[in-house]
Amino acid sequence: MIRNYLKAGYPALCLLTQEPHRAEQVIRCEGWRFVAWDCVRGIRDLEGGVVIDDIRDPVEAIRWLDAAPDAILMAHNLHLFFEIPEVVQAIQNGVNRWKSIGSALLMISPSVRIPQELEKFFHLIDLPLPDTAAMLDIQREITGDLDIATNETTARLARGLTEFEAETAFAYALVKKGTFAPSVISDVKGQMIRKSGLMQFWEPAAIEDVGGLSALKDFIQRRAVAFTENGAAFPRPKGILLVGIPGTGKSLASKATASILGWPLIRLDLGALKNSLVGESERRMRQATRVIDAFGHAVIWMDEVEKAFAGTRSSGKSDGGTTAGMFGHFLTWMAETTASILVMATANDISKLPPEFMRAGRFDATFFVDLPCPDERRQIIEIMNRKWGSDIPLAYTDRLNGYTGAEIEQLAKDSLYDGLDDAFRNMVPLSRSMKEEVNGLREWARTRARIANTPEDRGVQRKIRREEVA
Ligand SMILES: Nc1ncnc2c1ncn2[C@@H]1O[C@H](COP(=O)(O)OP(=O)(O)OP(=O)(O)O)[C@@H](O)[C@H]1O
Repeated sequence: MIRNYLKAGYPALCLLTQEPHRAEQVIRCEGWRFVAWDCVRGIRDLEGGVVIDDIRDPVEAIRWLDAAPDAILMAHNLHLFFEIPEVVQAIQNGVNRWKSIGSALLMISPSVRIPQELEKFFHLIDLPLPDTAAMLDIQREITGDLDIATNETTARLARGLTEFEAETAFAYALVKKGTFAPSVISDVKGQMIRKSGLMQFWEPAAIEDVGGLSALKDFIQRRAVAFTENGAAFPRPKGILLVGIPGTGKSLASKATASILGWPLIRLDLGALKNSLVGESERRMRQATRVIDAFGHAVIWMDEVEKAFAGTRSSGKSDGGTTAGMFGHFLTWMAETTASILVMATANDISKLPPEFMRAGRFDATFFVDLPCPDERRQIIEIMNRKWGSDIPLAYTDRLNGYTGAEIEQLAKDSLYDGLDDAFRNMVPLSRSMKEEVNGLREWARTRARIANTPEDRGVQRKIRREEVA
């Protein structure tokens, strides 16, 4: 992968990775001399690992490259020296020279922290995590001469782990089970995802627990073909944006999408990302997308995206680059990833979403999740009675016009304490308490979004709602 960049003559590259040792092993390619520098060992030849120049000073190391044709200097942790003006200057002075002699500076860094003065010279590349074949190699290395078979299922399952994490997980599986048991790897992966602080495995919702929303369900079911063996001719769906008032089942539908596709569900916690420092949030977002890529397939669920992405410049509330960086990376990744992913993003307030997010082609569809129609309310009542053991009669379908799924659920719960009549009397639905907002959102959706709800009775439903909400 690095070869194309070197052939194209990029003189300064930044390889983002948490695995500097693996980077040294996998990044080499024919046609260049690869050397590595760090501030403790100086400059080493990667063939044989001998120190060829005892240069510890970063400025001297950078200048070493000026006189080294066809050399790639892999500089470890150079970003830690960017506070020194001479380091920045040496790179600025060197880039044209390196380009002319076919050399390049290849920074190995866990984070994107390039000073403004150098931004335009550096090109960022992610070091992909080990693939299935590499995972099998790791298994072979661990077993050595022992008579233990490698396990391809486990190797595939381990994708998303770094080499170090995979080694540890495989060794742990051997100690615990005597084989490369897939269950151990699943546990380790779950922990790893949680440890990242950004993502969590989430239990997919059963499709039977989602009342109505059949237009959305159909849409997803029809697109699922693109992810099958016969799906090569179809453009791969990338994501669906669900907009609507709170409690209408946007999150629930996102969770059920994982059941429809039979994929793991990963929740990406954008709030946790936002609190990071400038540069740090982009690094963590890159790390998250790299792990997702390595999973191969997953539904990525992101709640209330408008809150998370409301700091980009175009939203008028810039936070100095924190959000813009992670947002930009996320959108690029979404467009370019070759993994089978479907992003399910939910939003209550679309006016806060940056326009880049909404532009055509970004999401395969924007769905408006409206208040449930009579048929949907009937289904939701049945679901809630089953779930909570309540006894809301189906005759309540009409009385619950204007109530969201979440409100019908609350009614089911309250009725167990207060009796159905009292519980109903005490409940004020959002469509009444926030009438203007609900109407505004509907107005917005009329021309800009598809309707996620079950189409049955829509004419009637619209009429009733206008009367009630107007
Ligand atoms: N269509 C539905 N079918 C079944 N249950 C529903 C439906 N809509 C809402 N619910 C119930 O209400 C709960 C809350 O809904 P959910 O969190 O999915 O709404 P939301 O639209 O994502 O709300 P928010 O915008 O506040 O995140 C669900 O967990 C579910 O129990």
